[in-house]
Amino acid sequence: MLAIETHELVKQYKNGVRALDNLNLEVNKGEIFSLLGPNGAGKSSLINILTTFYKPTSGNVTMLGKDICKEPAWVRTQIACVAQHISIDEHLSLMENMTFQSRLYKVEPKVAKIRINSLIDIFELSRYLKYPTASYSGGVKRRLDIAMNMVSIPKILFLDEPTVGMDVMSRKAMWEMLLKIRDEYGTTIFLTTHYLEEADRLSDTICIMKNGKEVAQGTLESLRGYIRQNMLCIVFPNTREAKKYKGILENMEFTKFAGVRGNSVVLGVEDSRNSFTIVNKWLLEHHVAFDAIEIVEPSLEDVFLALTSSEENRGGRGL
Ligand SMILES: Nc1ncnc2c1ncn2[C@@H]1O[C@H](COP(=O)(O)OP(=O)(O)OP(=O)(O)O)[C@@H](O)[C@H]1O
Repeated sequence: MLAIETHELVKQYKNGVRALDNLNLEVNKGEIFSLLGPNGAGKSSLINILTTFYKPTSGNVTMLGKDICKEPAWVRTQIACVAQHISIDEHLSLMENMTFQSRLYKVEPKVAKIRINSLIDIFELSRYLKYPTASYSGGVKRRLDIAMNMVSIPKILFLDEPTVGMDVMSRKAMWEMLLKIRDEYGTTIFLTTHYLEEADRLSDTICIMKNGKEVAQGTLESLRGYIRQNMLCIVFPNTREAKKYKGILENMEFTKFAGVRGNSVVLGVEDSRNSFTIVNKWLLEHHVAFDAIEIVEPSLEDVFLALTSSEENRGGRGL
């Protein structure tokens, strides 16, 4: 059974903005589903509908087999949502926060105790038990927030940018914790992120949105198929040089899209072998210092760029 299914979902605000425009998506039970999209794509509008804060203008949403507009109260008993704004009570200790949450959801005290200990373990929180919650770093507060929301063992956990503002180590630790939540509790995790590496590392399914529509949905492997050819990667001595030559390479006849990644310029091209020869010749003729040129497999970032950077590419057309 699907965890979430939307059919021709529309959200039009009173000011006329159509934030969701006939959106169709399917989230499988027990998977990590990542929603990607540029600012204004409609991600928050969608989460607000799925968590029953907003009503859709038209279309259907089925969650765990039920229509969320007909049974919003039931839906709320099956889900938990961790917003970007941290919701722990800093006047309470870690244990008090967890226990309070378990009482709110009427979890039987003996069951709650076992769950809380297991969550403290998964989220590696035991070493913080003796410190006041107000003294925790942002990353630890976020971990506690998610652990608290797991006390009711929701069937679906919504996470709005779960690692925003975290350092690299904390972000990687959070990824491990979310994978454990999926594997040990079978929880469906629906998250939004702007970090493509996060979606790449965590997701069973990725959906890329633009202008309120899904432009691609599937596994990372299947999304790579949206760019039906390999790409060119030209490595320069530094980022400044890469940025300088991106503009020129971007305007070459065969280039469909271009991006700078570190010291490199990555080009989506019509025919990677032919373009390789032309770009290599051009760089040599113009005495451009570059370290390497190679044909590479598209990454999630390349797919994202290709699908969201230009109007013509909407809906995968023109790729
Ligand atoms: N309450 C609202 N009233 C009117 N327009 C809104 C409202 N909320 C969002 N919008 C508009 O709807 C569109 C989609 O916004 P939304 O916040 O859903 O996108 P998003 O993908 O979450 O963006 P971001 O990544 O910046 O958070 C935007 O044009 C936004 O200005």
